[in-house]
Amino acid sequence: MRKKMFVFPKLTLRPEVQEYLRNVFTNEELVAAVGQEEAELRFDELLCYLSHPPSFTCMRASTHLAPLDTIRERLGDELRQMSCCYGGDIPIFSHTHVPDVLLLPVIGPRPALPEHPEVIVGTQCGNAVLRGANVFAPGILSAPKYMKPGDKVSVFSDVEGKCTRGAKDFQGKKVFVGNGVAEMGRADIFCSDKPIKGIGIRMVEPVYLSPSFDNLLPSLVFLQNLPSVVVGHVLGPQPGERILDMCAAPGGKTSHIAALMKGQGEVIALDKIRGKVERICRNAQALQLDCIKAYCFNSIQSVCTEHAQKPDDGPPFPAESFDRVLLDAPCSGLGQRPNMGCSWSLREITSYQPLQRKLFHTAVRLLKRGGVLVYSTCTVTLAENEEQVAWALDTFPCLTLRPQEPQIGGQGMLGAGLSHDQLRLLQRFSPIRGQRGAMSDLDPDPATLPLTSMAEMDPAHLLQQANTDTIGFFIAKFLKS
Ligand SMILES: C[S@@+](CC[C@H](N)C(=O)[O-])C[C@H]1O[C@@H](n2cnc3c(N)ncnc32)[C@H](O)[C@@H]1O
Repeated sequence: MRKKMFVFPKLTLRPEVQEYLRNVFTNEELVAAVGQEEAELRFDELLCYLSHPPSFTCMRASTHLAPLDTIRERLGDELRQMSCCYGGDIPIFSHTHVPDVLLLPVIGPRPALPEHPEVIVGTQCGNAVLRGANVFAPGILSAPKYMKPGDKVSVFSDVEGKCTRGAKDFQGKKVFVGNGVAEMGRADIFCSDKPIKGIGIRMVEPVYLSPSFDNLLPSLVFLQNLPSVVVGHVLGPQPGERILDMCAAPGGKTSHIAALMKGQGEVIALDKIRGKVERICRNAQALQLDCIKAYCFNSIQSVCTEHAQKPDDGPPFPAESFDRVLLDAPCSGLGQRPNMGCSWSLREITSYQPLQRKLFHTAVRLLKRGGVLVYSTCTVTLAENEEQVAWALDTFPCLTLRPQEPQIGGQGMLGAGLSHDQLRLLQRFSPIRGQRGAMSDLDPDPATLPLTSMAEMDPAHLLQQANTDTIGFFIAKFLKS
């Protein structure tokens, strides 16, 4: 029996952010319940988990287009063609509580060693490599002086964002993410007049092995973290309803909502960034969902004033005109994995609470009485999660918390003055011990097991791992009376 292996340093934060978060995770209410030492341990462990990828890759299957088993078979066929580097068929698991999810194990950490000249990539690019991607040329910051196509290279992630583009070597803090083969030369990457695109390094020996999902069955599977898929089900959209997704790009949850409605009804997707709205439209098209209407609009201003003239059926909208509203809020994103370094200041990290509250006000106004509002974030702070729930219940007497289905994550975290009954109605995904159903130290970690033994493992056990070793995420569901 093995413990989760941590091979990367834990998530690096600015000292003031680290201190802020430590205080959040050792708050008085929590310490009174679990003790100072346990609270400190959990916080430390959280920072370790955050710098490593989750043990499963989650895909949402387009069950509005084909049965799950058919999609699973098609995916299996595609993966078999890539499986030479896996040393066996990659098992694909379904999820007993989420009917449109397929899970693939991430294999690692593997004993790869940096034996070749170094290529340095940006943090985002390094994170993508750890989730199965190849290195796309724009992500390359530094390459060996005479690098040419076909050269073997060792890829490192610039975790503190200090490497300058075009550097010939780099002495700053870097983390090895795997070995690969260059598909472009140094000059193609750094001396081109045109914007560069395409694969710069093809990964052949990544530290964490996961298939590259680039263009893999684009209408049948959508790469989406498990908690994000859970959000769509918790919202519970019904065919024929009118639903608002206030912060929608790139449209992962929008398209899920439309799929659950079987294309019947109306899903309005708003995002304030035009280029991102185009991505919502592209995703809707790829997934063959035509009940989605996407608009570039600031959601804070998306309620009509009484006499406002409306040119079409787009925003702003009359009050109480939606059956359900999803507020998947812009947030500090500290639950994202893997994440080895975050250079944000404390001011940036704490800037989201007021913005989320403004969006929340609009969400409540636009929701019909009897309608459902789901609030979610991909971060781990109290300020953006449980504190927002406490504030919302105080500010809007018409709102009550409702149970969530499915309930896969742990309950809400202590520290915002919510009662135990209220905390039980929340869903906090957090890969730390002490969360309900979280991994015990004695459980084998699927990521370190060979594929053959994984296929033979108890499915319930694997499911438990998949449910707990996720990104950090938070969901609250309200009913408006
Ligand atoms: C967490 S992401 C949404 C992810 C999306 N729900 C999905 O599942 O694919 C938050 C989004 O909110 C958008 N956003 C931030 N402030 C906004 C505002 N005032 N109005 C509309 N969109 C906003 C951002 O551009 C960003 O795309």
